[in-house]
Amino acid sequence: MLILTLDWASWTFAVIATVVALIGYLLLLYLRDPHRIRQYPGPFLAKITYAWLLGVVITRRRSQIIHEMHKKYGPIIRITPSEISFSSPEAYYDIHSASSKVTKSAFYDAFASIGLSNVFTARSKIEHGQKRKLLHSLFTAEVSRELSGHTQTITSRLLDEWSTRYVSDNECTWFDCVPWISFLAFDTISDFIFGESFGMIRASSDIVTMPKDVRLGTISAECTLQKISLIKVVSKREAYNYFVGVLPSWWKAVGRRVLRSEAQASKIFSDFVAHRLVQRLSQSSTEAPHDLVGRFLKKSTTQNETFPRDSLIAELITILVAGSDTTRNSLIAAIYYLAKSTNAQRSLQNELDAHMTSATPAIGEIEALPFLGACLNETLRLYSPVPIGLPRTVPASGMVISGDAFVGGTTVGVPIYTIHRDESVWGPRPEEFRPERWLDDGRNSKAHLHAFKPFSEGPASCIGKHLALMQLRLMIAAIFKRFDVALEDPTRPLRVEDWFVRRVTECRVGIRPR
Ligand code: HEM
Repeated sequence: MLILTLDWASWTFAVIATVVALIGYLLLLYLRDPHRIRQYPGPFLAKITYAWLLGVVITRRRSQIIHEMHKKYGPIIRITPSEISFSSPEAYYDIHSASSKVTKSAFYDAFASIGLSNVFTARSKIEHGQKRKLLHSLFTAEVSRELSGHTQTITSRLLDEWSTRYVSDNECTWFDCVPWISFLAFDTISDFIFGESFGMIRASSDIVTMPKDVRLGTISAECTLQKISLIKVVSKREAYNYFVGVLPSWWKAVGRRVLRSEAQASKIFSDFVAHRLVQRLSQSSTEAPHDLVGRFLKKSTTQNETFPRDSLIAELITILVAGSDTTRNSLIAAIYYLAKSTNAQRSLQNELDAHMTSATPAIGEIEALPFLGACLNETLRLYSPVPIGLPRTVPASGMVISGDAFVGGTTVGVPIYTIHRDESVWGPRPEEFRPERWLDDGRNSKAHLHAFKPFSEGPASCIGKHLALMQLRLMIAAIFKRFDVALEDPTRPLRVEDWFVRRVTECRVGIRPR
């Protein structure tokens, strides 16, 4: 009632008073400096409010902007009132090495699915270690090698589809390879997890069917079905998690309310995974299972361990996203860089021709090829699929990073995008795609590896690294052995959006059989 009766002058006064009080509160926080990081430079807004980083996230250019900030302000900068960003490989080591006592920050809470933590979101070192131990044997280099035949088959299916649709005797047919590589990545991860691809390449679509009402896997035969665009759902879920993750804790509830449609996507995706797991569990086979679910159950039975189904769903949700978003964007980036650099493409093809006995690569033929390895490393360096400073919390006892002491509770991170462009390591033109930098008679290789962290490092580094490297090697070799690839417009930069995983939005190419 009072609000309705206020006149114009009173309104103006109320607004000004609120703004002044807010600024005063922010300045007070800045001066109180509970994390004792006031001396570090950075944009002024970032020192007093989380809004600066939020604004940066909204531009979808976070990696580039933070990289520019490091160039402007130096190697240690403040990006929120409680978060410090470092740009040196030494800081990366201090934060992520096995002996470091940091824990994952509250950012990761947003990624928990169905209210349960998983290996990616577990913040306590003990809980994370337990989850990691449970999954470890399912992601070894040997397992990845054993599964390489499945990646081969699914990749060949994609290339057959491309041959039928886009190879003609006349003009080059330009097409956007982003949806196709996405189908490839999702079919491959589905085969890896559930023993069967989603069938996206065959259907040339990401539309999948699932029950409308899934209560964590308890579905009835007569339930109503719905069709969803899985890739859209996953993208929305990722946007939601990332955005809510960046918000300070007292704003997360507001973020969840504002991003309702994204939150709904997150729920649909969890239901979809639960449904697929139920379908998978209903199949019995006498053969040794090749998929993650089968191998996991076999391991649990052998070791007489029980694992709640909901916890398994929580792990699968993360693995499905972590194992598809990263590889698909890395592969699209590799296609783009190699299509743009015709010399690199030619050198790669010469190497493949000399070592491959058929059009379909076998992992044993290609896994040690130096130029292929160099192209893959250079792609992971330049593209940096997971680009941000992975946020970690300094333990209560405090710690020293890059020679400076930080108090408990401070959030710290080293942007992978930035260390992958450190001129003192990579030379004067780090933005150039130059696979040769990995071959230069090992001169810089130690320094390079010190500053090369696409899969992160330490106890929470990527569990899927071997799998991803196997898949990417096979996929790149298969594509470039079979086709010459060109860009429709070589002058156009790769279109990328920054989320937790950098996302390519378009990459138009043409192919010609070799
Ligand atoms: C090019 C491909 C990939 C890249 C660049 C990549 C990168 C990363 C990075 C940087 C992290 C650390 C994230 C953090 O600390 O916040 C990570 C963690 C993780 N990745 Fe990957 N990844 C890739 C592929 C995969 C694949 C294929 C899988 C599984 C099928 C996978 C599963 C995971 C999981 C489960 C974690 C969490 C590990 C933990 O916290 O212990 N990733 N990945």
